[in-house]
Amino acid sequence: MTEPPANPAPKALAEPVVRFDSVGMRYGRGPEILRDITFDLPRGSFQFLTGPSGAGKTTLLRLIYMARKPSRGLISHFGGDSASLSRRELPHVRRRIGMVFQDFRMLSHLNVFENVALPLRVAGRKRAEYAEDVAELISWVGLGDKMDAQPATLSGGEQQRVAIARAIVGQPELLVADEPTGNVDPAMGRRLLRLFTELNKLGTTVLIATHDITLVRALDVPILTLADGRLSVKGTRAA
Ligand SMILES: Nc1ncnc2c1ncn2[C@@H]1O[C@H](COP(=O)(O)OP(=O)(O)OP(=O)(O)O)[C@@H](O)[C@H]1O
Repeated sequence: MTEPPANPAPKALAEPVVRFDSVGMRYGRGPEILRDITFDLPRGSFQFLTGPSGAGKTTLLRLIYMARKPSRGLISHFGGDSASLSRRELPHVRRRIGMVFQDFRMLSHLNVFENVALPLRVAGRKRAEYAEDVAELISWVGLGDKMDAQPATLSGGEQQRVAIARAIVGQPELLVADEPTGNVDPAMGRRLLRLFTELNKLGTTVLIATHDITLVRALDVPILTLADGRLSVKGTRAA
């Protein structure tokens, strides 16, 4: 009889955070945007997603965030088949994912502090517990003097940083970001990348869709590339 491994990996740690199995996606009766996409996001990994404009990067991220359902194939999140999630279960699974949308999705009636703190409030945390950490994070992304500002008064780059802070404030298991440095200057881009790598060191799995080649070259991590509806993986920037 074969001996079991001395330290078997707990199932929850061994299974990928997200798994795509032969996934296809089309909008309505339109052409298939994604074709036979099969890949894993291993727990704790950091990967970039690149590809020409219109290749389907945002579509892929929407599927990961469960904002859309695939036209075919299977997607699992945290080891469970996503198609079988009930309407009640879906928000619970989504709360484990921090999402930075390309269009930011600020809540216009809340100020910067309240937008960033929202995931913690929704999770039932008390303001007194998180106020200091939230303020520190907002300062870290360079918006210390805008805590009370309404989203409509912010520039695109400032809104983007609020969206990033909101996505990471609860240390999600998975961070998915769509062009997170698209509206900021190079120095702020590097600062945000540091934020993502620090979060990754704390255990968050990170996937960043970007056109920013400087960003991609800054780290030696796998690069997923979408083209003609198909996904390919390059080992690292050196590959
Ligand atoms: N809601 C929608 N309904 C119909 N077609 C859509 C919808 N959203 C995206 N598409 C189409 O799907 C294709 C892929 O779009 P997607 O936004 O995923 O690409 P992308 O790689 O993120 O592009 P970009 O780099 O320009 O942001 C495009 O041809 C787009 O027109």
